[in-house]
Amino acid sequence: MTRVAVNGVTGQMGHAVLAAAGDADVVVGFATSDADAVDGVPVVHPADAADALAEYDVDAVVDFAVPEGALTVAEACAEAGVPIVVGTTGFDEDGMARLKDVSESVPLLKATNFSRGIQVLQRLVREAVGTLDEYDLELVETHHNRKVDAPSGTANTILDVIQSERDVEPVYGREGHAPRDEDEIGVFARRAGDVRGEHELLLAGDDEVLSLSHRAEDRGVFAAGALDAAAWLVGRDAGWYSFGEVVDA
Ligand SMILES: NC(=O)C1=CN([C@@H]2O[C@H](COP(=O)(O)OP(=O)(O)OC[C@H]3O[C@@H](n4cnc5c(N)ncnc54)[C@H](OP(=O)(O)O)[C@@H]3O)[C@@H](O)[C@H]2O)C=CC1
Ligand SMILES: O=C(O)C1=N[C@H](C(=O)O)C[C@H](O)C1
Repeated sequence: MTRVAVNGVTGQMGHAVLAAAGDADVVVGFATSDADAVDGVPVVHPADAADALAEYDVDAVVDFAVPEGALTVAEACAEAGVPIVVGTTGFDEDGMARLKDVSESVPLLKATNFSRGIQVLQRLVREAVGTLDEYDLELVETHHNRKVDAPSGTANTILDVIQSERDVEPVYGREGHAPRDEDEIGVFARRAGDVRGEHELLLAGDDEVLSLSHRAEDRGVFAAGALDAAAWLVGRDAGWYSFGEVVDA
């Protein structure tokens, strides 16, 4: 059994991780609000995370929070020598550099999407964009109306994959007189209802259209992937790991 701490335990993903974990797997949670416990799991302020990681004998942290909170807890993991799985999205350059520093001290696995389907989608995207190298590309993502970062972390990761194959310039939404440039990729973020997460890449030639898409139907898919990643990460050397390594294991 992996003794897990959940950062962002009071949030949507925090609840999904609690639901996906076995009864005794989650031993403590972190959040800034006043909650003493969530589903019987004690809640500690992120500022006290390093002490709590030792007190609750935590094997690995699973994080789904906000960038500043993720960084506080990741740095506590570095101090306490505990591996961390980072699911939070929306880090800026400085935040990414701080995560890299953490990975010098402890194993850190970061993914913008813990569904196995998205891992496969990324591989298909690389193949399709490399092969259909003249086709126009357009990327669309849809998420629930509470999501704060845009485009989604997953859309940014898909964009990174595309840009490793082709020199395209993202155009975020279009308005007014906006003729399409040959080397651009339109990127669109929709926010509505409780959509768990949809991503679609359109590749269009003059006479055909290929659409590669993925839809998450329940947050449990992300929670299960992150818990698998946590179990996989325990006992590894310090360093930066990816979810693809877990999927391929
Ligand atoms: N990689 C993946 O597969 C997935 C990633 N995500 C990402 O996970 C993140 C969380 O998503 P979601 O659960 O929907 O968001 P919510 O807004 O529902 O939850 C955010 C959580 O973060 C907590 N929080 C706020 N400030 C801090 C802080 N300083 N330190 C620690 N915790 C803090 C909040 O609790 P409180 O206010 O009590 O502190 C809350 O529990 C987002 O970045 C989202 O994009 C989501 C789904 C899948
Ligand atoms: O906030 C969400 O909900 C999600 N966020 C991740 C992202 O930004 O890509 C992953 C998933 O799509 C759900």
